[in-house]
Amino acid sequence: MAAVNPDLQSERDGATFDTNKLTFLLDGGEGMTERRREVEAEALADPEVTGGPHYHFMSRPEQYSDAVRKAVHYMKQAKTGKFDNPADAHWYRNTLWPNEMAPIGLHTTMFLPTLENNSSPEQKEKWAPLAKDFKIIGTYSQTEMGHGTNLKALETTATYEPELEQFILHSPTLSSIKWWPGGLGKTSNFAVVMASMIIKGKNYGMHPFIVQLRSLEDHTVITGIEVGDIGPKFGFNTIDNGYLKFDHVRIPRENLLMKNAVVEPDGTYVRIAKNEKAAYSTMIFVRAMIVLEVATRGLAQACTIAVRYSCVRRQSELVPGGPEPKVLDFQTQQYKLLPVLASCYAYWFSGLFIRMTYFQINYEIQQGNIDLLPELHAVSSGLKAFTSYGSMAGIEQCRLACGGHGFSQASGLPKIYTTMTAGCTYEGENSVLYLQMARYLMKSFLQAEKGETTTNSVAYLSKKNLDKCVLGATLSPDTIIAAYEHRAARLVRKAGLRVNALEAAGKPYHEAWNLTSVQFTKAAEAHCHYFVVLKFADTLEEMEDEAEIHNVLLQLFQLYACYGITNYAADFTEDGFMSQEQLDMVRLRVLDLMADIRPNAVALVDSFDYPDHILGSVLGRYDGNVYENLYKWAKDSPLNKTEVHDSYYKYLQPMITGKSNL
Ligand SMILES: CC(C)(COP(=O)(O)OP(=O)(O)OC[C@H]1O[C@@H](n2cnc3c(N)ncnc32)[C@H](O)[C@@H]1OP(=O)(O)O)[C@@H](O)C(=O)NCCC(=O)NCCSC(=O)CCCC(=O)O
Ligand SMILES: Cc1cc2nc3c(=O)[nH]c(=O)nc-3n(C[C@H](O)[C@H](O)[C@H](O)COP(=O)(O)OP(=O)(O)OC[C@H]3O[C@@H](n4cnc5c(N)ncnc54)[C@H](O)[C@@H]3O)c2cc1C
Repeated sequence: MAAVNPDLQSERDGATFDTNKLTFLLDGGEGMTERRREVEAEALADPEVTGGPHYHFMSRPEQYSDAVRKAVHYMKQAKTGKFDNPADAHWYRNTLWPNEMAPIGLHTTMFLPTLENNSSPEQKEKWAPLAKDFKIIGTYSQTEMGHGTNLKALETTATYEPELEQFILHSPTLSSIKWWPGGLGKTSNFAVVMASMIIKGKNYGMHPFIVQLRSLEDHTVITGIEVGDIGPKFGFNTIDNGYLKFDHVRIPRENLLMKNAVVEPDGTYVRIAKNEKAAYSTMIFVRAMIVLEVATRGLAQACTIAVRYSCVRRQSELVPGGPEPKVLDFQTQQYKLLPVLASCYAYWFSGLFIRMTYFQINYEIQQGNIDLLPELHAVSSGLKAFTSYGSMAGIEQCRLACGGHGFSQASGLPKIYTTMTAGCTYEGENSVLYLQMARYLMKSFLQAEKGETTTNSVAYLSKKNLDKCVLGATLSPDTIIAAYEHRAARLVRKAGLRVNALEAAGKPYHEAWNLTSVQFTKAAEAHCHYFVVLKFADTLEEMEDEAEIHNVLLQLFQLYACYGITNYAADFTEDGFMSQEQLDMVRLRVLDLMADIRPNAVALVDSFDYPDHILGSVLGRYDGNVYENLYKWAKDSPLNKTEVHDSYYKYLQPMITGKSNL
């Protein structure tokens, strides 16, 4: 291994804490880190994982094809049972497809979970083993060309025919063609299809059906079905997001997944689930996972690249006539990167929280207790929107902080960005999800107005909030939380009162809601911001005595919170809650905190513990040997395969010399 660039080494030597110990905290314990490293090391030693063609030098069809090669490698390994622990499988996939979408990604993240959570026991026994053993490969096919958000408007129909005990799947219009599902175009041979169920002329709404799309013998498409790839996208090159059209395709009655609703042979509809949104359960699961696995990890990788590079890159002068400093020593560079790094840690702890909460509440739901479902839906929707948006903006900030080289694919940043930013749209477009959270906030506001106690994430709405901010220079977590509580409570209340006032002035509720939805979106964002601050503070409080790590995390917590206050200063000050003096103090504390954190910046990104293979970045290499590897990267570019490119003979030569050699 090449020697580490002394400019990075000196950063590591100067850190005030043990990066390994922080990694343990982020992974959820030393044992988890060890296991993750074992899985990654095994994958990294396997030429099938690391030895394929260079991602950036392939065409899109080649990228897809190579991803399928890797999928087969993955499935063969999975069949041996070595990934029976879902965490192992997850780490292995992240190494196999670094910031790439696996063509079988939806199979594991949505198809199988839907089969497991939406099937009757008999159906689960039939389908889940087939899917687990990859005897069938499936996707989750819900969105249509005309509708992704409004699920009640899905047009694909599943009409029941009692005589033959069959459903007839049909795409009645152009806009009803299924559009977007990952792995649908070319890879999958099965799908869970969400369709409006019609029995004796009555529409019972969206239900899940398991449908075979392609032959298990030769992959030819089943009669009556048309399926294909939707073409190149902003990113997601390795996955075949697809379209799917049905022409009166018959499937047996038993292919309706019947955990939540049963259709009896004579067509009698029996609803079992207590909540009519039970069919939406897989979306909650994926939203809860996006927070840590998509938003936070994408941002952590971008921070790793930009912070390391900013300690290797030297430019300009800091001391007149002095040597060129590391660019991270410029205060403006710190201002670009360190608040983003702080937000990454903040999201990380919220991500761990919502993942754990999902499993706890889902367990309750599976036992029939659905009391906490609205809370889970609201929090997972809000956090998905808040963290994916913040991460998207943060990754772009990291790219800008890398100057010109940030624009090259060699930085790894465009690939991280395009993969992550899709998370702002899929699994519920972010504004739409904020409005779902807002609905919950409105209900909670009304409860609080009636003097009822609100609980869980909205407990603060029925508390008496402070009128004046007590934040002082020590920036104690309690005073910070109180400030964020006040801001969220005030914005929720203001929006809620406006809805009430518009209604009182004669507007119907839906109109009052639409006229308040910008305010409510900001209130939902403020609520999520509060929640993320709170979870960061909880993590600090629960930490066992690791003083050095506690110190640096406290600084990050304070930076995250203070930066948020300066960015949304009006929200904290306009009602007189926070004084101008306090705001000025917070602004200066941001600068001080950046200076405090600066010596640990590299150690803080090293703690994310990403192998170079996953980062896929010349700029963010662990050894910091950027320039020699940038040069090598350029030399490997396919355009440099020949001294004179073909296009010269085709186009330039005739123009320049007046003759052609072709
Ligand atoms: C926007 C809504 C929520 C609206 O739904 P609706 O039925 O029209 O709702 P409504 O009648 O207005 O009623 C709202 C009510 O339904 C509740 N609700 C909504 N969603 C859920 C849920 N998941 N669990 C539990 N409850 C839920 C809400 O809380 C409301 O309750 P309330 O009436 O206030 O008591 C819904 O249509 C929706 O979720 N749209 C987004 C669609 C989406 O997320 N699609 C994902 C497709 S798969 C994908 O993108 C995979 C990508 C993965 C990858 O590539 O890796
Ligand atoms: C990369 C990628 C992968 C995907 N994978 C899958 C998959 O595997 N399976 C699948 O089924 N789907 C998949 N999708 C589809 C995805 O879930 C939808 O695109 C997403 O839910 C957004 O819906 P839409 O496209 O209808 O957006 P639209 O709803 O058309 O959004 C357009 C604009 O309208 C606004 N808007 C819409 N409704 C409202 C409202 N009620 N209030 C206020 N504003 C509103 C939105 O905020 C947005 O600004 C994928 C999409 C992408 C981009």
